[in-house]
Amino acid sequence: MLPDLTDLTTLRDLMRDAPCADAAARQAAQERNGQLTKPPGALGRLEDLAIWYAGWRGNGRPTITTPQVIVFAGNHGVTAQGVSAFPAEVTVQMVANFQHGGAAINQLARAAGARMDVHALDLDRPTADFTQGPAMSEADLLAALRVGWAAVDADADLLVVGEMGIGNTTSAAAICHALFGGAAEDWTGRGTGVDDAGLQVKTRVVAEGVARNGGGALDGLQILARLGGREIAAMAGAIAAARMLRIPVILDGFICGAAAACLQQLNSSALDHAVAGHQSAEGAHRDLLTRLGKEPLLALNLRLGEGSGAALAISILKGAVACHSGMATFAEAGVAGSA
Ligand SMILES: Cc1cc2ncn([C@H]3O[C@H](COP(=O)(O)O)[C@@H](O)[C@H]3O)c2cc1C
Ligand SMILES: O=C(O)c1cccnc1
Repeated sequence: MLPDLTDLTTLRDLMRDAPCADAAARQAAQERNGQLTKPPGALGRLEDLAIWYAGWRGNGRPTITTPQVIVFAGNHGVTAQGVSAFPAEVTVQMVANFQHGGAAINQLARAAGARMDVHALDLDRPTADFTQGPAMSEADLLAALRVGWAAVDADADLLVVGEMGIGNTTSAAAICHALFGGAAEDWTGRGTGVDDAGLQVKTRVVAEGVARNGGGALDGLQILARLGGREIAAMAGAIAAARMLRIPVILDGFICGAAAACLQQLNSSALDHAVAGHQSAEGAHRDLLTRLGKEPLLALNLRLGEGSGAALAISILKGAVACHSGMATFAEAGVAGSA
């Protein structure tokens, strides 16, 4: 059962003491892996993935039957600074598209055999422009975290979180800059495709936002409130809830990674139940993945968000677990082992 997320301190405490993978199930999976009808290590990373998944599910021979994709949407006041190639109305319009089944993520979730839910967070109440002050109050942050927290189906056996929010690559860049330092340009990319002049504006906005809000020793949740957005906070809430429920998570692109990084700041092992689905074409995603200690499963030059790259990676994880749990052992198949 998921405890109630009554305040931010509760989340900090829960993440500090987050449940771990089941060592016995992991061990059982490791042993089974060694007996399967293949040369040792021949399934490469699929073997590690299956063992990792088995540990988190507490089952040495698991299946994946009920993956869940959740798309969160939010609007960003910082769009007033001209940081996106698209107008802010696209956020609400794309939510309607998700609801009608017309977006890329609808197709990719269906292709992966996943259920998909959409949560629009206060779209008529954009966050504040973070060059002027904090994007959200702590109360707003908590409300958004709680939406993500409650959105996870306790019966899901795999979770993908995605987002829609025009302007949110600016917010994600500012979060990364605040968390990891470096220069604003290290973290700022073209998002939906801003031109060179747009990229300059965006980089200045990221620098200003962090200068205004990022000072002092802030923790991941304070940074998330000041520079994030409701959909980014909801993603963090869902990733945290999945940890409590021991539901493995596939991370999506740059924005999802920024949400996850805020949890990792609270506890360096907070993302042990997550793998990186892909490496986005947003330039800073590579560095972010390095900071998260995650090697992406795919690199297809996607720069969409919505959970698209992670949804594609569901099939990889399904393949890993299907081999692990469905293959015969050498003894069962009467196949001779190595000489
Ligand atoms: C039609 C359309 C569909 C999208 N689906 C995801 N995004 C992606 O683009 C946005 C981030 O880029 P930026 O920071 O440059 O605004 C987010 O909404 C993200 O999910 C989309 C963007 C558009 C235009
Ligand atoms: O990496 C992402 O998720 C991404 C990149 C560009 C635009 N939207 C999302």
